[in-house]
Amino acid sequence: MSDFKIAPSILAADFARLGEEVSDVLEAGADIVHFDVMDNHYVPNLSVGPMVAKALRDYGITAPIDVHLMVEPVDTMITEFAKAGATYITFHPEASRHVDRSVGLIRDLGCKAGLVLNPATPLEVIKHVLPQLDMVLLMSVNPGFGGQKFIPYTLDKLKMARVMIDEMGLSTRLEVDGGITVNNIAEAAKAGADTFVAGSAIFGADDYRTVIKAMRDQLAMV
Ligand SMILES: O=C(CO)[C@@H](O)[C@H](O)COP(=O)(O)O
Ligand SMILES: [Fe+2]
Repeated sequence: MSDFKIAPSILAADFARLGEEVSDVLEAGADIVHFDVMDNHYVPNLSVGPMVAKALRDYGITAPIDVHLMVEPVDTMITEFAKAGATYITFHPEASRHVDRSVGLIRDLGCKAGLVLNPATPLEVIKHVLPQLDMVLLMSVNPGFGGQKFIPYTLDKLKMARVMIDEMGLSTRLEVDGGITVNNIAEAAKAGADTFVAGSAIFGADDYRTVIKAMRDQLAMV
């Protein structure tokens, strides 16, 4: 049986009560906290920085924090998020002049490293560095906003990424991010994803436990 992980995106949480929201969603069965960082430069939106990740750690959140950097350049933020308690740090290859060096920096700081590919970015970009990655994150929407519609052609890309990871004999996690709901999570899993980011589908639901259970029920049928 696959080791599926559900990662609610804090972007859709109530920021006025973030500690409580994150704690509630973990208690409701989530595995990983997906922490979206936007700089109004790499993407046309602005969110939160390392001090908010640190505040979650200080609040008592011990679950893995999966920092999705949508910032350019990346290296300063990698250092700051590692200090703030990040578990995974992922970044977009377009946002670093020296991708291998930035990946190495994440690992040297004791975090797990990942690369994020936008829908139109070819998989070829990660090929050589794949053995150094703990996670590959495929965007199924264009980055910058929560609540967008899943782009169907990214399913084929997930399938290709799964083949690439398996053929190299790696245990790299394959995460999908954007527009994931109870209705399409199984399709993404069948295509090869094992880690599922969901923002609006989880935080927008009346009951977090019910929606996470519904997602797990879908995954159990894959
Ligand atoms: O990185 C991003 C958007 O840039 C995502 O993590 C979204 O925040 C996911 O939100 P939903 O599409 O699930 O609402
Ligand atoms: Fe994200």
